[in-house]
Amino acid sequence: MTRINVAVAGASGYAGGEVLRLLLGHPDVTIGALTGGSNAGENFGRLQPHLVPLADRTLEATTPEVLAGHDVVFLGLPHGASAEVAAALGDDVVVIDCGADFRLTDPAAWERFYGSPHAGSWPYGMPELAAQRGQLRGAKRIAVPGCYPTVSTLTAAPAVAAGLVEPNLVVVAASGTSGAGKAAKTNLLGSEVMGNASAYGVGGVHRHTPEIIQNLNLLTEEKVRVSFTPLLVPMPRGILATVTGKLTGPLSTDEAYEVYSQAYADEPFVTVLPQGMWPQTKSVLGSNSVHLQVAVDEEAGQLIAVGAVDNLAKGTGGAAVQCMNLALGLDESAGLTTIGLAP
Ligand SMILES: NC(=O)C1=CN([C@@H]2O[C@H](COP(=O)(O)OP(=O)(O)OC[C@H]3O[C@@H](n4cnc5c(N)ncnc54)[C@H](OP(=O)(O)O)[C@@H]3O)[C@@H](O)[C@H]2O)C=CC1
Ligand SMILES: CC(=O)N[C@@H](CCC(=O)OP(=O)(O)O)C(=O)O
Repeated sequence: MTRINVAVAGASGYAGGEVLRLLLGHPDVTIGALTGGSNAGENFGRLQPHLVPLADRTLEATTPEVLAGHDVVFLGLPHGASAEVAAALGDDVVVIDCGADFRLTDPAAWERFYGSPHAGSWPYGMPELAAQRGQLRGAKRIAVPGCYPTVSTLTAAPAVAAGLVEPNLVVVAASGTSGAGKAAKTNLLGSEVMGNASAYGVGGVHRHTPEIIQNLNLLTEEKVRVSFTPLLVPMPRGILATVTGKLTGPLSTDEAYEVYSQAYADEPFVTVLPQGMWPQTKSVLGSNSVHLQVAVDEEAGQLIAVGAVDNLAKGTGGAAVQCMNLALGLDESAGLTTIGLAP
């Protein structure tokens, strides 16, 4: 088969680096241009030392000319930068955006949470959600989900779709620091993060809230409400999310478990763990998997589901590669693993 020539914009960042780590193990891909912003002109090996086969490359500027001539272009750029770059790429090129620019379908929700004009929406890169897989096959433009929306949506989806809970959910999710990107920020200094856990974006203001709601609204006729609270915890990668919802009727843990197991029985990257085992981030690090478990708290009348994901893998780079595979008609799992890195 002809090899697929791929460029990565934002190659010096965390998302771009993870896309490249996975593409280096992909059987059908040749890696073309690597572009960035402030580090353009730097030796790539110094920017991403773990990507040894690319050590002799140079990071180039992100321009239409440099990105031209590739079959697939991944964008790992800050919010707001993708639209302009994508507009300069031909309709025949597959563009896979790891940023948020094209995720939301509602312009009002975009403007409220991102404070800029809405660029539009593209097919949403979560094959496991509703009819998304069909829309991703052959797609030329794909918006990869955010990391919190990935784990929150997949953790909540079976309960919402089956009407096990009222459509009024509480999501609390703890993320590692790579979720915030590689650019220097004071609150991400080692001395601020080590030995510390903190909440941020509390009170319905985090920009992933409308994305989670948009996803879950695909699964029920009722209007979904989500109260989302993110936490920053001292680990480089991973998110652990808990989703809590009020039961709509009598339900046992066994019955809830059966609903979750059935919902994901055919999904290669979603594992409902054996009953009694609870997700932990270290089991999914480096893998494209989401691990899930569910329980019913009968006294409190609540269903609690817990999910773990690697924010850089299934939460971004892995999902992006999975989407590329679908768009190009390749094996959906090519270049991806379900085996985590532990301890
Ligand atoms: N980190 C994560 O867990 C996740 C990230 N994402 C999304 O992926 C995207 C990238 O995030 P992340 O990798 O974490 O961020 P980083 O800060 O780690 O990387 C940003 C990248 O974009 C480049 N860049 C910055 N500004 C410009 C510009 N004006 N023009 C061209 N290139 C530019 C940087 O280049 P240089 O080094 O040269 O400055 C760098 O390569 C974001 O949209 C983010 O929301 C999505 C899900 C999860
Ligand atoms: C820990 C941390 O700061 N996380 C980021 C989420 C990053 C991400 O996945 O989402 P986007 O692709 O939408 O940027 C945050 O809370 O903004």
